[in-house]
Amino acid sequence: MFRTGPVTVEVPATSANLGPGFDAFGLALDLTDTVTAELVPGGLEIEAAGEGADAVPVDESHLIIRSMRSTFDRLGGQPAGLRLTSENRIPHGRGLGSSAAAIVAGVLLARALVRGGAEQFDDAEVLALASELEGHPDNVAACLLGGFTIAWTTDGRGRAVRSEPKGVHPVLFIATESSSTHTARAALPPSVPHPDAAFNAARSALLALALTQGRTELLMSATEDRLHQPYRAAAMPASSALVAELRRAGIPAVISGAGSSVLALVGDQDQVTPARAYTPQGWRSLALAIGEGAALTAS
Ligand SMILES: Nc1ncnc2c1ncn2[C@@H]1O[C@H](COP(=O)(O)OP(=O)(O)O)[C@@H](O)[C@H]1O
Ligand SMILES: N[C@@H](CCOP(=O)(O)O)C(=O)O
Repeated sequence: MFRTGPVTVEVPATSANLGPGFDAFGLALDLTDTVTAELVPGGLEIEAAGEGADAVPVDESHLIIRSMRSTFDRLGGQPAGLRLTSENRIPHGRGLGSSAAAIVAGVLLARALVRGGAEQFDDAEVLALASELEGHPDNVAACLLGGFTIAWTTDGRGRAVRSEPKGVHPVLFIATESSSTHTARAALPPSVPHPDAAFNAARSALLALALTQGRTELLMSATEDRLHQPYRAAAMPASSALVAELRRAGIPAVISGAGSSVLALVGDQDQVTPARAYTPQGWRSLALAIGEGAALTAS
């Protein structure tokens, strides 16, 4: 049933929400983790290097391993032994989709280690399982498909479409303090006022149009949000202050994912360097290209 491997996958960082598109919008970024898995006669070996390597567990609770286990279960059984190596470049707990990248890596690697895995478990199944493991589909959609994605859930299954953003140059401001997505989700109220829902419905539709048609002059209005950022602001004051400062300067900026990093969608390449001048002390900024979706690079 199994292939020994090794198999390797590149999985991109993602920025979710993009302001108004809470749990729906995602943007893949050209910053990737590289993860390799192979079957061994017995046991579990994990070797991690780079971002978060000292903090991740090296047992069955490791997120990539948990995602591989879930996938093997769907495909008919567990292998005798596993060896995993990862080169992590995506910072953890910074709103850059590191957990989504880990989950997508695990699902794709496990599928590739099963003979006929891709026939039994197609890409729609990968997205549905990865969304279930992550708890929301936006990051995993962008991680799998690349580009700008709109994700939704039907009958409990995550689904998504990809489109090509035009004329935007993402600049990431990576916070020094981490923020757990789980905690940031707990800060959200169970219901929101109807006018706020209407406010976001208009902005999210506008943002999809602005990104796909290259209407960068709409980005300031299109990135406004009342559904998640206001409720999370108190827990990440430095990030909220940076968003406000960038927006005062006319740069469309939002909290990346559940924070704590900030994403600016710069509409003019010449404005990338001036935007990076706003990087707070101790933070770092990266000007990144739009990313491609997860790809098996060796098998
Ligand atoms: N490459 C990885 N290997 C193992 N675990 C990972 C990896 N990337 C992320 N994780 C797990 O996901 C957690 C971060 O998830 P989360 O709080 O959702 O933040 P993020 O915004 O980075 O996705 C890390 O603390 C770690 O437990
Ligand atoms: N829609 C989610 C996105 C979380 O992204 P992450 O990169 O912080 O994991 C949310 O806002 O909770």
